[in-house]
Amino acid sequence: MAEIKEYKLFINGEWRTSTSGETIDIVSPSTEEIVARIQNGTAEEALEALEAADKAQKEWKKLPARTRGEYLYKLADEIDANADYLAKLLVKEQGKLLKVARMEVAVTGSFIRYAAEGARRIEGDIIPSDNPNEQIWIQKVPRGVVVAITAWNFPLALAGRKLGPALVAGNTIVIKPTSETPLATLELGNLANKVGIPAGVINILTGPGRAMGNALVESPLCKMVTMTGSTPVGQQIARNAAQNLTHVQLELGGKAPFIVFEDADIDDAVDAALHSRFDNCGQVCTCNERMYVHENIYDVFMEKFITKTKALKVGDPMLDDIDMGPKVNAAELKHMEHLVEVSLKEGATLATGGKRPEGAQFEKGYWFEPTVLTDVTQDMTIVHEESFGPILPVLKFKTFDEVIGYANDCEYGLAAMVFTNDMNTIMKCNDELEYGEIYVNRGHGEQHQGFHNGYKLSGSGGEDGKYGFEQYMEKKTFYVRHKV
Ligand SMILES: NC(=O)C1=CN([C@@H]2O[C@H](COP(=O)(O)OP(=O)(O)OC[C@H]3O[C@@H](n4cnc5c(N)ncnc54)[C@H](OP(=O)(O)O)[C@@H]3O)[C@@H](O)[C@H]2O)C=CC1
Ligand SMILES: O=C(O)[C@@H](O)[C@@H]1OC[C@H](O)[C@H]1O
Repeated sequence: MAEIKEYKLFINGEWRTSTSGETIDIVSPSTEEIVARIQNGTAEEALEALEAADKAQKEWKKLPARTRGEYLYKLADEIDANADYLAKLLVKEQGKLLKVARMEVAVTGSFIRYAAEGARRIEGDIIPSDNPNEQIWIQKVPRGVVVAITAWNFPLALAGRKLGPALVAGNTIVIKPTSETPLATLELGNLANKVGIPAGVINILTGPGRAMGNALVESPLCKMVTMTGSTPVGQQIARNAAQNLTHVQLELGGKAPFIVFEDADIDDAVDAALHSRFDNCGQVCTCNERMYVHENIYDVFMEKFITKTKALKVGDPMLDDIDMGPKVNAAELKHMEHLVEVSLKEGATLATGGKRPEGAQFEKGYWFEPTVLTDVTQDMTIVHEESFGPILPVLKFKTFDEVIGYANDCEYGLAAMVFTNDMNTIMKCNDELEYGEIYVNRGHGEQHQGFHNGYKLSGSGGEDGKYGFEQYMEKKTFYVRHKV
């Protein structure tokens, strides 16, 4: 039995055992073995963390932004220096492929460095007044204490994506990682201390989202909530934050359409569709959740696509020749089985996959085969309910208007992917698709300098880039009149 590491709460630069006396087991999705234990923190400890962050913020905001940035560059360097350990921890807690975990660790440092680069780009305005001898100054100022709540699919990257801009802007932060995959995020506490980030600037709490999350979000000390996760929880957070009119930034669920027009480069589209669905076991918010293929190329496209799907290797995420690991937990696996069952009942055909893989190595763990459903109609559950897993429904279409109608027939509006070589079609898609992030002739995958922004029930506020950074600051306007 591997060693079970006990993690604590990270409050005001110190590791603390919760007064609750309760712990939560962290289970490996590959083996179902307990790999660590975390604290089941209390509402009182949430308040202590907020108070520590509030106290620290008074001094943190006085530092030049560039100095704050220098601390973050050092933190990013420490993340890189511990990449192997952090990556293996991500595999242990989330079941993602080691090669993907290594990318996640690299992306975490990259998110933080990108934010630090913004330290000398915090710009305000000086505007002439209508009044004589008067100027209008608009200054960007930090909000105060930021509460960051993260999901389990890229837990470390999501933490870096939020703490970077929050701290550069002069805020302090209380991070509440998901109880599913908190370990790599908790390690940031050690690295923060190592690089000398002042106590209280970064705090990391664990405990069930409802109890701990509510306590953090409902406090008047919390001046902003940035959350990545499901739409229902995001809506609950927005309701809880409303009592103090706290600024909320939400990155939520998605149901990305992947549209292959008749003139698409078929081989490119097949590869993009495959990776955009099955990478990270389909657990990416911008994943190809439903695919629409023009009827004239459907047979050729699907023959190639199914062949490549069947060739995907499911297995131990630590091995380099594996294409897909397990789902993160038993509930998610059950959700996969439920979606397949419902789809078949509603008339879909199982083209491949649809169940736990066979073999002794799959008896333990939350394994599910790469699954493709055909003979799917727009009214089916699988076309509208996010799977967030390796299940892909495929539909045919005839006309542009038909497929745009299908694509927009959705309560989500995060990402969409489009394959065509016709510029007119591209421009019409950009005009008519109701999505915050559209990928043309490539699969999903944001960049830091872009803007990760969900429409409809996919979120509010958006993050990344200059528009995401702006969310972490308030504006203060001065009307300055001088004597003649
Ligand atoms: N738009 C995007 O960028 C992304 C969106 N997602 C979406 O997230 C979902 C999967 O992630 P998952 O972690 O299961 O999402 P959840 O919504 O279940 O949880 C997200 C976070 O919210 C916390 N939480 C739960 N209830 C509350 C509450 N009442 N108040 C405050 N915090 C709370 C959870 O803590 P705990 O786990 O401890 O309960 C967790 O840290 C999918 O729907 C996916 O689409 C995922 C990644 C990226
Ligand atoms: O949140 C997601 O699922 C994506 O935004 C994912 O998170 C961090 C990675 O950089 C993104 O691909």
